[in-house]
Amino acid sequence: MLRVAIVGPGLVGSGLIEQLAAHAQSPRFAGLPIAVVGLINSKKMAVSATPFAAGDLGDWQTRILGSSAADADLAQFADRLAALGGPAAVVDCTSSDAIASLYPEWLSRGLHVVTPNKKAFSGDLALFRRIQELAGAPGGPSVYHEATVGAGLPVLSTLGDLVRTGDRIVKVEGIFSGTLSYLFNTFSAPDATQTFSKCVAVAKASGYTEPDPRDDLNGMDVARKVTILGRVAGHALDLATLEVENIVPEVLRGVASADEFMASLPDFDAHFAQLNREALAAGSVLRYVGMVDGATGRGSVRLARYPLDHPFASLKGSDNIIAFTTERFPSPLIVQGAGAGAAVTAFGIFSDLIKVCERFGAGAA
Ligand SMILES: NC(=O)C1=CN([C@@H]2O[C@H](COP(=O)(O)OP(=O)(O)OC[C@H]3O[C@@H](n4cnc5c(N)ncnc54)[C@H](OP(=O)(O)O)[C@@H]3O)[C@@H](O)[C@H]2O)C=CC1
Ligand SMILES: N[C@@H](CC=O)C(=O)O
Repeated sequence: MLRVAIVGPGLVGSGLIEQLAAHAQSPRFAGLPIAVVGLINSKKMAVSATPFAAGDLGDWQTRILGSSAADADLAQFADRLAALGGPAAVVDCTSSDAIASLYPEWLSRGLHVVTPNKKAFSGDLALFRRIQELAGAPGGPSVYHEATVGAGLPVLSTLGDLVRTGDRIVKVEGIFSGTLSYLFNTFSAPDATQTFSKCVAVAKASGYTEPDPRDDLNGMDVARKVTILGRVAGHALDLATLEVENIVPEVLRGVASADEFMASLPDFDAHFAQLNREALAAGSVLRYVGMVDGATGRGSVRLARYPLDHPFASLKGSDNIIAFTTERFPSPLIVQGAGAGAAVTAFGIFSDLIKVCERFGAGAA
């Protein structure tokens, strides 16, 4: 039995709880050796020696993290989880740097880590290397973070398999942001009618954006994904030295809150409409792309124009498209599909948890 403790039951974390609870109740999947035993948000926490019942998970806000739950304390949370004994995984569903910096400690205590949080894998290189070292020890705990790139799409597992089997990566290029994909697929099309700010509002309401949509529009979310891809391909990419095109209007970069930013964005609709008109006049559309050069290990993140017959131009909704050009795949291996949203991201995390179970043979309770 793999005991699972979820840090950050927000949009994605709640989606995961829902999927795990539905799974536990389904006779089709009887015997899945995964049980949720811990939950913590920024205010409250609970760790239980026996798995939370599916009914309690369905109303975790009141039944598990209600007013009688203990105050949140991450150190105690990890202590209590480790004290339960047996295989256990912490699932970090926050976007916190501070929580990402705790992974080495958790791994050192034998706790597996599964996460959609990009910070540990795209930030400080020393932290990334320490995590790989701890997770690489034979028989030791593992780290899975498939959902950090492409949400539930098999992007990192595909790249990892290509690298491990000795293929030579020439280039990984694509549209890696569900938010920016949705924005430009909707806003930059010959028959489009939506304003740019309206598209951003819909992307936010649909759960595609980061908690602050500026983290998508400033290119940093894509830059983090490019850094992760580069590192998984074996290069020491550094987020700080990546070329990143920030499309947040300069005067809105410093405004205090995401709400204030959203309220002011319509003032810049004319600017984005002009960029779009220029692209369309040249027979192309705007797309926000990331790229890792497999030979040099350099990456780039930019707003580019693509002709209407290019595969990137015909993308729909929040789909991501990732093209791996390698020695074996000179005509690229392409992964495409929904790249953001609670359900697909939770699926990516859930399938990583199943990999942990398979790898460590976590049998029935
Ligand atoms: N949305 C998507 O499509 C995708 C998201 N991701 C990643 O998934 C992660 C989660 O995103 P999302 O669900 O949208 O984020 P949310 O903002 O909805 O949820 C974040 C959660 O983290 C909790 N939290 C924040 N700080 C702490 C802390 N110090 N201790 C404990 N809990 C804390 C929050 O608690 P509280 O509610 O109490 O503040 C909240 O429950 C992010 O890293 C994101 O980049 C990855 C792929 C796709
Ligand atoms: N905000 C991100 C969420 C997933 O990583 C995106 O839009 O792709």
